[in-house]
Amino acid sequence: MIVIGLTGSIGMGKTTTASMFAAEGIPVISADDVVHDLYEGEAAPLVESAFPGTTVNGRVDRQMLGARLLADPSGFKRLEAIVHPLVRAAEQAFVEQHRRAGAELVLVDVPLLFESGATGRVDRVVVVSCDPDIQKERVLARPGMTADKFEAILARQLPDSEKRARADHVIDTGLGLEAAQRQVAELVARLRAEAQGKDGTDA
Ligand SMILES: CC(C)(COP(=O)(O)OP(=O)(O)OC[C@H]1O[C@@H](n2cnc3c(N)ncnc32)[C@H](O)[C@@H]1O)[C@@H](O)C(=O)NCCC(=O)NCCS
Ligand SMILES: Nc1ncnc2c1ncn2[C@@H]1O[C@H](COP(=O)(O)OP(=O)(O)OP(=O)(O)O)[C@@H](O)[C@H]1O
Repeated sequence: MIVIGLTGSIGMGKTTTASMFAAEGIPVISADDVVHDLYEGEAAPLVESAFPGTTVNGRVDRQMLGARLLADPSGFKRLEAIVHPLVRAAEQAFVEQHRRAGAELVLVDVPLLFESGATGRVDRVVVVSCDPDIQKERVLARPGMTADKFEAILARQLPDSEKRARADHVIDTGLGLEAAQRQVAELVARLRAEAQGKDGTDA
């Protein structure tokens, strides 16, 4: 089985591209979704004790937590120390479940794949990328997003140029949905063939 790690800076198109892999029949797990689920339960008491007042009825209020981090970005480190081990455990369980089920390919969508040292847990790194002006336009179009927030998040991420340089494959999301879909389909076909060869050799 080949474990694909999908990453890219904010607004580059991870979620959209991950769903294209899912549409090709590949099991997909998203670290952002795992975080959001954890905030609905398991992680809420831990976040409340580290960032008092950021949970409501036992759930993390992401807007409040985001505002707290914008005011004091040093908090990211503490938050990541709480969240990342839980995300890693969920991701590993997902990968093992599909390995046992005989999947050829699985995809983990991790925004901080490089930054959190997660590249060692995947076999291939796929980076989504586009022109920075398109990225900025996409992100600023989101409700509640400001230029300050965007800059604060970007500052915590490895620059796009470095991500591209370290990628095994780059998907250009600046050419429209159909073009991205074609790139995904081609890559999936190649990796499937490789996974079949690899499993054959392993057996
Ligand atoms: C700051 C929070 C509360 C904002 O929540 P919100 O719903 O507004 O954003 P969401 O979670 O959907 O993230 C949107 C994007 O922001 C970027 N981002 C999120 N967390 C981080 C981080 N710690 N460092 C850098 N970029 C980040 C990613 O590109 C992500 O895709 C939330 O992102 C969070 O709790 N982050 C810490 C956990 C984390 O590191 N998540 C990344 C995946 S493991
Ligand atoms: N190939 C594409 N062609 C056109 N638009 C795209 C493409 N990929 C993504 N987009 C658009 O870009 C925006 C951001 O995409 P998406 O939410 O997938 O990014 P993301 O990397 O997951 O963002 P974040 O880091 O905030 O989680 C969305 O409005 C989406 O529709």
